[in-house]
Amino acid sequence: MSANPSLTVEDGPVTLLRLERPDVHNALNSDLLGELDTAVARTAASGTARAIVITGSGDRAFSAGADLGELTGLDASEAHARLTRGQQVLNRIATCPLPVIAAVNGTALGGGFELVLAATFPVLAQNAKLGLPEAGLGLIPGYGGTQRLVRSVGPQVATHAMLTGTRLTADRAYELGLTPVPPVAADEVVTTALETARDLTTRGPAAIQSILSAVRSSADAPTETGLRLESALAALATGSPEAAEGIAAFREKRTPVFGDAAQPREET
Ligand SMILES: CCCCCCCCCCCCC/C=C/C(=O)SCCNC(=O)CCNC(=O)[C@H](O)C(C)(C)COP(=O)(O)OP(=O)(O)OC[C@H]1O[C@@H](n2cnc3c(N)ncnc32)[C@H](O)[C@@H]1OP(=O)(O)O
Repeated sequence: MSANPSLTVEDGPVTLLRLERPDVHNALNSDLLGELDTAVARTAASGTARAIVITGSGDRAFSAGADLGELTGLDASEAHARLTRGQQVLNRIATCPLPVIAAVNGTALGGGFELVLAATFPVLAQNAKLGLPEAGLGLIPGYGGTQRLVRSVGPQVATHAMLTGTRLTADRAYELGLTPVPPVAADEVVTTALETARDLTTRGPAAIQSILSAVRSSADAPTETGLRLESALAALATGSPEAAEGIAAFREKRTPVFGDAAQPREET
């Protein structure tokens, strides 16, 4: 871990990860992405954490995207290697067996918006602005934005956003279905995200993991394939001790007590 961490981690059943580069609007440099990768991997494998919240430090930006200082002087092969590494970090978030909620405390541009798109879902501060301005820099989104934004809002809106660099307001993002909850006051975004995450920890951990897995597989697989995976996972859940406890608790009119977080299965 570097002497001056770019990421702080507050461990717990809901683990809070905070991007700590406020002087540059939490721009994502190699160190920060590496620390984020390590923290998500460790938390997912902890067996005790049940959800992750990611937010930015400061009250202006969630993240201003890739650190532009790292983009100069790269030859194509070095850029490709780094891009691939950056994509791998966001893919770890996108395939995490735990729910990952982005508490978007302000501007999320470029790789910062791509980080939001890699999360399970975001909670947006009212002042949040989301955009992919790369084309204006002669770049293109390189951390999954061309794929994930299209799947979230459809090709027309996504393409327009990437070609024009439009900054979506939080209300517009909510209209587009980029967030399941209405935007909240900036000073409530982390609290709201933590409360939402804590609610998820009261639900069956294996069931949560199976839902995440089934939904993610639906993004690329034919419906028939997704339905087969769903029925297999649903059958597993139905016969699980978790379901036995959940149904028993319902019948006995008490709060279910689910075991430790499900051990993450290796994503196939
Ligand atoms: C393990 C993986 C390693 C990967 C290594 C990377 C190599 C390959 C990467 C390829 C990545 C492809 C995918 C992603 C691409 C991108 O994300 S490109 C960047 C997109 N983002 C932007 O264009 C936003 C740029 N910033 C702004 O528009 C504005 O700063 C702002 C966010 C709207 C805020 O404006 P304002 O309040 O006026 O503040 P500023 O004065 O502009 O900024 C304050 C200081 O912060 C610095 N800064 C801001 N953004 C960045 C940034 N993205 N990178 C680096 N530094 C940034 C800004 O320069 C100011 O610094 P000082 O002048 O020194 O104060």
